[in-house]
Amino acid sequence: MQVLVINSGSSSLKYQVRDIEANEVLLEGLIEKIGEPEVPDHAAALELVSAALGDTRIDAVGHRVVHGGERFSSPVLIDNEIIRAIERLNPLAPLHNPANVLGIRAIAKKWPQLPQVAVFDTAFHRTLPEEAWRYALPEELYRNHGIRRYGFHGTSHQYVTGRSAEYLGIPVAEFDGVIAHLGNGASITAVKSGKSIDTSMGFTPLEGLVMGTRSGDFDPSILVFLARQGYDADQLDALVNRESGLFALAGNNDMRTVVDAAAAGDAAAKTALSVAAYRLAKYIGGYQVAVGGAKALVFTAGIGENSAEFRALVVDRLAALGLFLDREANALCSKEIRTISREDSAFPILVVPTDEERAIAEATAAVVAAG
Ligand SMILES: Nc1ncnc2c1ncn2[C@@H]1O[C@H](COP(=O)(O)OP(=O)(O)O)[C@@H](O)[C@H]1O
Ligand SMILES: CC(=O)OP(=O)(O)O
Ligand SMILES: [Mg+2]
Repeated sequence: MQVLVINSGSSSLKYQVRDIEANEVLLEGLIEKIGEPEVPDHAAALELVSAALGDTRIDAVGHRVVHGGERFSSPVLIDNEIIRAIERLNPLAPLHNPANVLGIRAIAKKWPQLPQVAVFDTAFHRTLPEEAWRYALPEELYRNHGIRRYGFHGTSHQYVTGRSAEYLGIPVAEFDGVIAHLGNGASITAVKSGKSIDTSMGFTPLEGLVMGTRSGDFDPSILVFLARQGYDADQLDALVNRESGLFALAGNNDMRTVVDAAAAGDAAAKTALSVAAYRLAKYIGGYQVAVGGAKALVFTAGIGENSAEFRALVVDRLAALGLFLDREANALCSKEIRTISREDSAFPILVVPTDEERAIAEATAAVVAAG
Protein backbone atom coordinates (compact mmCIF):
# COMPACT_ATOMS: atom_id res chain seq x y z
CA MET A 1 0.00 0.00 0.00
CA GLN A 2 1.23 3.55 -0.77
CA VAL A 3 0.23 6.16 1.78
CA LEU A 4 0.48 9.93 1.55
CA VAL A 5 1.22 11.34 5.02
CA ILE A 6 0.23 14.95 5.67
CA ASN A 7 1.41 17.02 8.63
CA SER A 8 -0.32 20.39 8.23
CA GLY A 9 0.90 23.26 10.35
CA SER A 10 -0.61 26.72 10.40
CA SER A 11 1.91 27.99 7.83
CA SER A 12 3.58 24.85 6.56
CA LEU A 13 2.69 21.43 5.20
CA LYS A 14 5.06 18.45 5.43
CA TYR A 15 4.28 15.43 3.28
CA GLN A 16 5.67 11.98 2.53
CA VAL A 17 4.64 9.13 0.30
CA ARG A 18 5.55 5.79 1.85
CA ASP A 19 5.45 2.23 0.65
CA ILE A 20 4.19 0.35 3.71
CA GLU A 21 5.31 -3.18 2.84
CA ALA A 22 8.84 -2.07 1.90
CA ASN A 23 8.96 0.59 4.67
CA GLU A 24 10.37 3.02 2.13
CA VAL A 25 9.95 6.75 1.64
CA LEU A 26 9.16 7.24 -2.06
CA LEU A 27 8.86 11.00 -1.98
CA GLU A 28 8.83 13.82 0.55
CA GLY A 29 8.63 17.56 0.78
CA LEU A 30 7.85 20.67 2.77
CA ILE A 31 5.71 23.59 1.67
CA GLU A 32 6.26 26.74 3.69
CA LYS A 33 4.74 30.21 3.85
CA ILE A 34 1.11 29.13 3.48
CA GLY A 35 -0.98 32.29 3.80
CA GLU A 36 1.51 34.45 1.91
CA PRO A 37 0.93 35.48 -1.74
CA GLU A 38 2.91 32.51 -3.24
CA VAL A 39 0.76 29.93 -1.41
CA PRO A 40 -2.46 31.67 -0.32
CA ASP A 41 -4.13 28.69 1.41
CA HIS A 42 -4.05 24.93 2.08
CA ALA A 43 -5.83 24.17 -1.21
CA ALA A 44 -3.00 25.96 -3.04
CA ALA A 45 -0.45 24.01 -0.97
CA LEU A 46 -2.20 20.80 -1.95
CA GLU A 47 -1.93 21.73 -5.65
CA LEU A 48 1.85 21.93 -5.14
CA VAL A 49 1.83 18.50 -3.45
CA SER A 50 -0.25 17.11 -6.30
CA ALA A 51 2.24 18.46 -8.86
CA ALA A 52 5.16 16.93 -6.92
CA LEU A 53 3.36 13.56 -6.79
CA GLY A 54 3.16 13.37 -10.58
CA ASP A 55 1.72 9.94 -11.38
CA THR A 56 2.81 8.34 -8.07
CA ARG A 57 0.01 6.00 -6.99
CA ILE A 58 -1.69 6.93 -3.70
CA ASP A 59 -3.95 4.40 -1.97
CA ALA A 60 -4.74 6.33 1.20
CA VAL A 61 -3.94 9.55 3.06
CA GLY A 62 -2.91 9.72 6.73
CA HIS A 63 -3.14 13.01 8.61
CA ARG A 64 -1.48 14.08 11.81
CA VAL A 65 -4.32 15.67 13.80
CA VAL A 66 -3.05 17.35 16.92
CA HIS A 67 -6.19 17.42 19.10
CA GLY A 68 -8.52 14.44 19.38
CA GLY A 69 -10.17 15.56 22.62
CA GLU A 70 -11.69 12.85 24.83
CA ARG A 71 -13.33 11.04 21.95
CA PHE A 72 -10.44 9.66 19.93
CA SER A 73 -8.17 7.06 21.50
CA SER A 74 -7.03 5.52 18.21
CA PRO A 75 -6.73 6.41 14.51
CA VAL A 76 -10.04 6.65 12.58
CA LEU A 77 -11.28 6.57 9.01
CA ILE A 78 -12.42 10.10 8.16
CA ASP A 79 -15.97 10.94 7.04
CA ASN A 80 -18.01 14.15 7.25
CA GLU A 81 -19.05 13.50 10.83
CA ILE A 82 -15.41 12.93 11.89
CA ILE A 83 -14.36 16.18 10.16
CA ARG A 84 -17.02 18.06 12.11
CA ALA A 85 -15.89 16.42 15.36
CA ILE A 86 -12.28 17.49 14.73
CA GLU A 87 -13.50 20.97 13.82
CA ARG A 88 -15.32 21.28 17.14
CA LEU A 89 -11.93 20.79 18.84
CA ASN A 90 -10.36 23.75 16.97
CA PRO A 91 -10.62 26.16 19.92
CA LEU A 92 -8.56 23.71 22.03
CA ALA A 93 -5.62 23.71 19.60
CA PRO A 94 -5.79 26.98 17.69
CA LEU A 95 -2.20 26.73 16.41
CA HIS A 96 -2.66 23.24 14.97
CA ASN A 97 -6.19 21.81 14.47
CA PRO A 98 -7.69 24.34 12.01
CA ALA A 99 -4.79 23.62 9.64
CA ASN A 100 -5.36 19.87 10.00
CA VAL A 101 -9.03 20.30 9.05
CA LEU A 102 -8.14 22.46 6.04
CA GLY A 103 -5.74 19.77 4.82
CA ILE A 104 -8.40 17.05 5.17
CA ARG A 105 -11.09 19.11 3.39
CA ALA A 106 -8.73 20.07 0.56
CA ILE A 107 -7.95 16.41 -0.13
CA ALA A 108 -11.59 15.30 0.16
CA LYS A 109 -12.43 17.87 -2.50
CA LYS A 110 -9.57 17.02 -4.85
CA TRP A 111 -9.59 13.20 -4.47
CA PRO A 112 -13.05 12.35 -3.06
CA GLN A 113 -12.56 8.60 -3.53
CA LEU A 114 -9.32 8.37 -1.46
CA PRO A 115 -9.70 6.95 2.07
CA GLN A 116 -8.34 9.39 4.67
CA VAL A 117 -7.31 8.51 8.21
CA ALA A 118 -6.78 10.84 11.19
CA VAL A 119 -3.97 9.95 13.61
CA PHE A 120 -4.22 11.98 16.82
CA ASP A 121 -1.40 13.42 18.94
CA THR A 122 -3.61 13.03 22.00
CA ALA A 123 -4.65 9.38 21.47
CA PHE A 124 -1.74 7.66 23.27
CA HIS A 125 -2.48 9.75 26.37
CA ARG A 126 -6.12 8.59 26.71
CA THR A 127 -4.80 6.13 29.33
CA LEU A 128 -3.82 8.92 31.77
CA PRO A 129 -5.42 8.28 35.17
CA GLU A 130 -7.70 11.01 36.53
CA GLU A 131 -5.09 12.10 39.10
CA ALA A 132 -2.84 13.02 36.17
CA TRP A 133 -5.38 14.59 33.81
CA ARG A 134 -7.54 16.57 36.23
CA TYR A 135 -6.71 20.19 37.10
CA ALA A 136 -7.61 21.42 40.57
CA LEU A 137 -10.18 23.80 39.05
CA PRO A 138 -13.98 23.99 39.40
CA GLU A 139 -15.76 20.99 37.89
CA GLU A 140 -17.87 23.11 35.49
CA LEU A 141 -14.76 24.17 33.59
CA TYR A 142 -14.22 20.53 32.72
CA ARG A 143 -17.90 19.85 32.05
CA ASN A 144 -18.64 22.97 29.99
CA HIS A 145 -15.33 23.57 28.24
CA GLY A 146 -13.42 20.29 28.36
CA ILE A 147 -10.71 21.93 30.47
CA ARG A 148 -8.45 19.05 31.53
CA ARG A 149 -5.01 17.76 30.58
CA TYR A 150 -4.86 15.92 27.21
CA GLY A 151 -1.17 15.60 26.33
CA PHE A 152 0.38 15.71 22.83
CA HIS A 153 3.16 14.21 20.66
CA GLY A 154 1.48 10.87 21.46
CA THR A 155 2.27 9.31 18.08
CA SER A 156 5.96 9.92 18.74
CA HIS A 157 5.88 8.84 22.40
CA GLN A 158 4.07 5.62 21.41
CA TYR A 159 6.42 4.84 18.53
CA VAL A 160 9.50 5.49 20.66
CA THR A 161 8.06 3.37 23.48
CA GLY A 162 7.74 0.45 21.06
CA ARG A 163 11.25 0.89 19.66
CA SER A 164 12.75 1.19 23.16
CA ALA A 165 11.09 -2.03 24.38
CA GLU A 166 12.28 -3.83 21.24
CA TYR A 167 15.84 -2.54 21.82
CA LEU A 168 15.78 -3.70 25.46
CA GLY A 169 14.42 -7.08 24.34
CA ILE A 170 11.21 -6.91 26.41
CA PRO A 171 7.50 -6.93 25.42
CA VAL A 172 6.12 -3.39 25.21
CA ALA A 173 3.61 -4.28 27.97
CA GLU A 174 6.60 -4.67 30.32
CA PHE A 175 8.21 -1.35 29.44
CA ASP A 176 8.32 1.27 32.21
CA GLY A 177 10.22 4.38 31.20
CA VAL A 178 10.50 8.11 30.75
CA ILE A 179 10.43 9.48 27.18
CA ALA A 180 11.63 13.03 26.43
CA HIS A 181 10.47 14.27 23.00
CA LEU A 182 12.52 17.44 22.51
CA GLY A 183 11.75 19.21 19.24
CA ASN A 184 10.46 22.68 18.54
CA GLY A 185 7.60 21.67 20.77
CA ALA A 186 8.80 19.50 23.65
CA SER A 187 7.08 17.11 26.04
CA ILE A 188 7.97 14.27 28.38
CA THR A 189 5.87 11.19 29.08
CA ALA A 190 5.83 8.67 31.94
CA VAL A 191 5.17 5.21 30.48
CA LYS A 192 4.07 2.34 32.75
CA SER A 193 3.52 -1.14 31.27
CA GLY A 194 3.73 0.40 27.79
CA LYS A 195 0.96 2.95 28.51
CA SER A 196 1.10 6.70 29.02
CA ILE A 197 0.32 7.52 32.66
CA ASP A 198 1.48 11.14 32.74
CA THR A 199 2.76 13.71 30.29
CA SER A 200 3.94 17.31 30.55
CA MET A 201 1.69 19.00 27.96
CA GLY A 202 -1.83 19.70 29.20
CA PHE A 203 -5.01 21.35 27.90
CA THR A 204 -2.91 22.70 25.02
CA PRO A 205 0.67 22.05 23.83
CA LEU A 206 1.89 24.90 26.06
CA GLU A 207 2.25 23.33 29.51
CA GLY A 208 5.46 21.72 30.75
CA LEU A 209 8.96 22.05 29.38
CA VAL A 210 10.77 25.13 28.07
CA MET A 211 10.34 25.01 24.25
CA GLY A 212 11.57 26.93 21.20
CA THR A 213 9.03 29.74 21.52
CA ARG A 214 6.64 28.41 24.21
CA SER A 215 7.10 29.16 27.90
CA GLY A 216 6.01 25.83 29.38
CA ASP A 217 4.99 26.02 33.07
CA PHE A 218 4.60 29.37 34.79
CA ASP A 219 2.30 30.91 37.37
CA PRO A 220 -1.03 31.60 35.57
CA SER A 221 -1.49 34.69 37.75
CA ILE A 222 0.97 36.34 35.41
CA LEU A 223 -1.76 36.24 32.74
CA VAL A 224 -4.27 37.79 35.13
CA PHE A 225 -1.76 40.48 36.04
CA LEU A 226 -1.07 41.26 32.38
CA ALA A 227 -4.80 41.24 31.50
CA ARG A 228 -5.25 43.95 34.14
CA GLN A 229 -2.41 45.87 32.49
CA GLY A 230 -4.47 45.85 29.28
CA TYR A 231 -3.15 42.84 27.34
CA ASP A 232 -5.91 41.20 25.29
CA ALA A 233 -6.33 37.47 24.60
CA ASP A 234 -4.45 37.53 21.29
CA GLN A 235 -1.52 39.35 22.84
CA LEU A 236 -1.34 36.90 25.73
CA ASP A 237 -1.56 33.97 23.31
CA ALA A 238 1.31 35.33 21.17
CA LEU A 239 3.34 36.11 24.28
CA VAL A 240 3.32 32.59 25.73
CA ASN A 241 3.17 30.54 22.51
CA ARG A 242 5.37 32.49 20.10
CA GLU A 243 7.54 34.94 22.03
CA SER A 244 8.70 32.88 25.02
CA GLY A 245 10.88 29.82 25.64
CA LEU A 246 14.46 29.75 24.30
CA PHE A 247 13.52 32.63 22.00
CA ALA A 248 12.72 34.87 24.96
CA LEU A 249 15.68 33.81 27.08
CA ALA A 250 18.40 33.60 24.41
CA GLY A 251 17.03 35.58 21.46
CA ASN A 252 16.77 32.46 19.28
CA ASN A 253 14.46 29.43 19.19
CA ASP A 254 16.94 27.08 17.49
CA MET A 255 18.84 24.85 19.93
CA ARG A 256 21.94 24.72 17.69
CA THR A 257 22.25 28.52 17.75
CA VAL A 258 21.70 28.67 21.50
CA VAL A 259 24.31 25.96 22.22
CA ASP A 260 26.86 27.70 19.95
CA ALA A 261 26.20 31.07 21.57
CA ALA A 262 26.62 29.57 25.06
CA ALA A 263 29.92 27.95 24.01
CA ALA A 264 31.08 31.35 22.78
CA GLY A 265 30.37 32.79 26.24
CA ASP A 266 26.94 34.39 25.73
CA ALA A 267 25.47 34.73 29.25
CA ALA A 268 21.81 34.82 28.13
CA ALA A 269 22.27 31.63 26.10
CA LYS A 270 23.85 29.89 29.12
CA THR A 271 20.93 30.95 31.30
CA ALA A 272 18.45 29.68 28.69
CA LEU A 273 20.13 26.25 28.61
CA SER A 274 20.22 26.03 32.42
CA VAL A 275 16.56 26.95 32.77
CA ALA A 276 15.52 24.42 30.11
CA ALA A 277 17.79 21.62 31.43
CA TYR A 278 16.83 22.19 35.07
CA ARG A 279 13.09 22.09 34.23
CA LEU A 280 13.49 18.86 32.27
CA ALA A 281 15.64 17.23 34.97
CA LYS A 282 12.95 17.99 37.58
CA TYR A 283 10.29 16.38 35.37
CA ILE A 284 12.48 13.29 34.91
CA GLY A 285 12.78 12.99 38.70
CA GLY A 286 9.00 13.32 39.06
CA TYR A 287 8.25 10.78 36.35
CA GLN A 288 10.72 8.32 37.85
CA VAL A 289 8.35 8.40 40.83
CA ALA A 290 5.26 8.18 38.57
CA VAL A 291 6.44 4.98 36.86
CA GLY A 292 7.79 3.48 40.08
CA GLY A 293 11.30 3.01 38.71
CA ALA A 294 12.09 3.29 35.02
CA LYS A 295 13.78 0.65 32.86
CA ALA A 296 15.09 3.43 30.59
CA LEU A 297 15.30 7.18 30.10
CA VAL A 298 14.85 7.95 26.41
CA PHE A 299 15.75 11.05 24.39
CA THR A 300 14.10 11.67 21.02
CA ALA A 301 13.20 14.32 18.34
CA GLY A 302 15.44 17.06 16.89
CA ILE A 303 17.15 18.14 20.12
CA GLY A 304 16.94 14.80 21.92
CA GLU A 305 18.50 12.93 19.00
CA ASN A 306 21.11 15.49 17.98
CA SER A 307 22.17 17.74 20.83
CA ALA A 308 24.83 15.92 22.88
CA GLU A 309 25.43 19.21 24.71
CA PHE A 310 21.83 19.56 25.89
CA ARG A 311 21.57 15.88 26.86
CA ALA A 312 24.71 16.28 28.99
CA LEU A 313 23.31 19.38 30.71
CA VAL A 314 20.23 17.37 31.68
CA VAL A 315 21.83 14.07 32.68
CA ASP A 316 24.53 15.81 34.75
CA ARG A 317 21.68 16.84 37.07
CA LEU A 318 20.45 13.24 37.52
CA ALA A 319 23.18 11.75 39.75
CA ALA A 320 20.57 11.44 42.53
CA LEU A 321 18.77 8.90 40.31
CA GLY A 322 22.03 7.00 39.83
CA LEU A 323 22.28 8.05 36.17
CA PHE A 324 25.65 8.69 34.55
CA LEU A 325 26.48 9.57 30.96
CA ASP A 326 29.10 7.77 28.90
CA ARG A 327 30.73 10.91 27.47
CA GLU A 328 32.10 9.17 24.40
CA ALA A 329 28.85 7.40 23.50
CA ASN A 330 26.91 10.61 24.08
CA ALA A 331 29.17 12.60 21.75
CA LEU A 332 28.70 10.14 18.89
CA CYS A 333 26.54 11.37 15.96
CA SER A 334 24.29 8.62 14.64
CA LYS A 335 20.83 7.96 13.20
CA GLU A 336 20.70 4.61 15.04
CA ILE A 337 19.04 3.69 18.32
CA ARG A 338 21.80 3.61 20.98
CA THR A 339 22.75 3.60 24.67
CA ILE A 340 24.55 6.69 25.99
CA SER A 341 24.84 5.82 29.71
CA ARG A 342 27.69 4.22 31.65
CA GLU A 343 27.56 0.52 32.59
CA ASP A 344 27.16 1.48 36.25
CA SER A 345 24.05 3.63 35.62
CA ALA A 346 20.97 2.59 37.59
CA PHE A 347 19.18 2.05 34.25
CA PRO A 348 20.12 2.76 30.64
CA ILE A 349 19.76 6.13 28.93
CA LEU A 350 18.85 5.71 25.26
CA VAL A 351 18.68 7.86 22.16
CA VAL A 352 15.83 6.58 19.98
CA PRO A 353 15.13 8.33 16.66
CA THR A 354 11.41 9.05 16.32
CA ASP A 355 9.52 8.70 13.04
CA GLU A 356 6.05 10.20 13.28
CA GLU A 357 5.50 9.87 9.52
CA ARG A 358 6.22 6.15 9.58
CA ALA A 359 3.89 5.65 12.55
CA ILE A 360 1.12 7.66 10.83
CA ALA A 361 1.58 5.76 7.55
CA GLU A 362 1.43 2.36 9.27
CA ALA A 363 -1.60 3.33 11.36
CA THR A 364 -3.33 4.60 8.21
CA ALA A 365 -2.63 1.38 6.33
CA ALA A 366 -3.94 -0.69 9.26
CA VAL A 367 -7.20 1.31 9.50
CA VAL A 368 -7.80 1.14 5.74
CA ALA A 369 -7.04 -2.60 5.64
CA ALA A 370 -9.43 -3.22 8.55
CA GLY A 371 -12.21 -1.02 7.18
N1 LIG B 1 22.48 18.78 15.27
C1 LIG B 1 21.67 19.41 16.12
N2 LIG B 1 22.14 19.86 17.30
C2 LIG B 1 21.35 20.50 18.17
N3 LIG B 1 20.05 20.73 17.97
C3 LIG B 1 19.52 20.29 16.82
C4 LIG B 1 20.29 19.61 15.84
N4 LIG B 1 19.47 19.30 14.81
C5 LIG B 1 18.24 19.78 15.13
N5 LIG B 1 18.27 20.36 16.34
C6 LIG B 1 17.19 21.06 17.03
O1 LIG B 1 15.97 20.35 16.97
C7 LIG B 1 14.87 21.28 17.07
C8 LIG B 1 13.80 20.91 16.06
O2 LIG B 1 13.37 19.62 16.32
P1 LIG B 1 12.28 18.87 15.42
O3 LIG B 1 11.99 17.59 16.08
O4 LIG B 1 12.73 18.85 14.01
O5 LIG B 1 11.07 19.89 15.62
P2 LIG B 1 9.61 19.99 15.00
O6 LIG B 1 9.31 18.67 14.31
O7 LIG B 1 8.76 20.19 16.21
O8 LIG B 1 9.62 21.16 14.10
C9 LIG B 1 15.49 22.68 16.88
O9 LIG B 1 15.59 23.32 18.15
C10 LIG B 1 16.88 22.37 16.36
O10 LIG B 1 17.80 23.34 16.74
C1 LIG C 1 1.76 19.38 19.64
C2 LIG C 1 3.03 20.08 19.31
O1 LIG C 1 3.61 20.77 20.11
O2 LIG C 1 3.52 19.85 18.08
P1 LIG C 1 4.85 20.49 17.47
O3 LIG C 1 5.99 20.04 18.33
O4 LIG C 1 4.91 19.87 16.09
O5 LIG C 1 4.66 21.97 17.46
MG1 LIG D 1 7.66 17.80 15.90
